[in-house]
Amino acid sequence: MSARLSSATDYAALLDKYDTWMFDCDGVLWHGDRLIEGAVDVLSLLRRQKKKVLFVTNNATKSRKSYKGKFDQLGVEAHVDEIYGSAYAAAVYISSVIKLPKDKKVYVIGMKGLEEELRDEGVSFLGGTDPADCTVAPFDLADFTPDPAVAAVVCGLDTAINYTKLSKAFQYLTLPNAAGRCHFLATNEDSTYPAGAGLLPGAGAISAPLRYALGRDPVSIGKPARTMLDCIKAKVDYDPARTIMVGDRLNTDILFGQAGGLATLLVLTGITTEADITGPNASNIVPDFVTSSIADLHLGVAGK
Ligand SMILES: O=C(O)[C@H](O)[C@H](O)COP(=O)(O)O
Ligand SMILES: [Mg+2]
Repeated sequence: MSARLSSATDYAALLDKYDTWMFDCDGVLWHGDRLIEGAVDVLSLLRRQKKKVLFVTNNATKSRKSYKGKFDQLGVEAHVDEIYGSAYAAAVYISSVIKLPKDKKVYVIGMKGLEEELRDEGVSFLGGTDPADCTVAPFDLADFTPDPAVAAVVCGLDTAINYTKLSKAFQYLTLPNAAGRCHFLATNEDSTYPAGAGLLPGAGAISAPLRYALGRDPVSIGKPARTMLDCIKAKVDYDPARTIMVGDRLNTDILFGQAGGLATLLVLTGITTEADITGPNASNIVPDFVTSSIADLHLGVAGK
């Protein structure tokens, strides 16, 4: 049963109990480029209280560096080593977990941020934002010459998705491949994306056509998978017993926190609604704490 936070004492106790605060981004800090009211004040409060603040997002459209640019533009203090995105986790997974040989390449369905992280990790890739792939022209298989070096396909949120990208990825994932089957990777599988003015199809909806056509699931790297936490552990010392994951989506953020042995705080400013956690159709994923918005944490100062 979740503890529904309400009093200043509740929030003060949370502020006292946890030293490291991991924040999901979309639906917790902002919707698109619109900050959630009170979010900045709470982040400043946590920093004044010498808390460790980390940002852990499944949004693979931006690299850690370009997220730093977004934080700066929004006037939110953040440092690159505090930012962990699924594009970064995917690049680390390809370079350090599957150890893709340097002479091999990745076919990318995704955007600039994913390409930047792959480049920073020394992973060769094609596709992505290449104008030749960003086309609505019909795809002619007879004209397609697959690059024999491709040994993995990675699929992230791609707002310029099209039939050419899906067809090339499908070809790479079904061609006989000298090094065994081509890896099928997803940066994350969120079904929807909480954009500024409402919901849009998420990264999971971008890889879904391939899953259906192939009858094969990708290895998903973002939350709730451990890979993201392993990337954080490699860079940040934190005590799981005194760490809390704050998120808006039960099957990514809350599961991620639970898998990592962290406390979990669900906020209702993003994907999850009251009906998802109470009543007859409530989810079986139960966060430790629930509150309306991270802005509520400010009440904790009064409660001290
Ligand atoms: O579709 C997606 O990729 C996700 O919905 C989105 O980017 C989630 O980002 P997060 O809530 O993990 O910051
Ligand atoms: Mg979110």
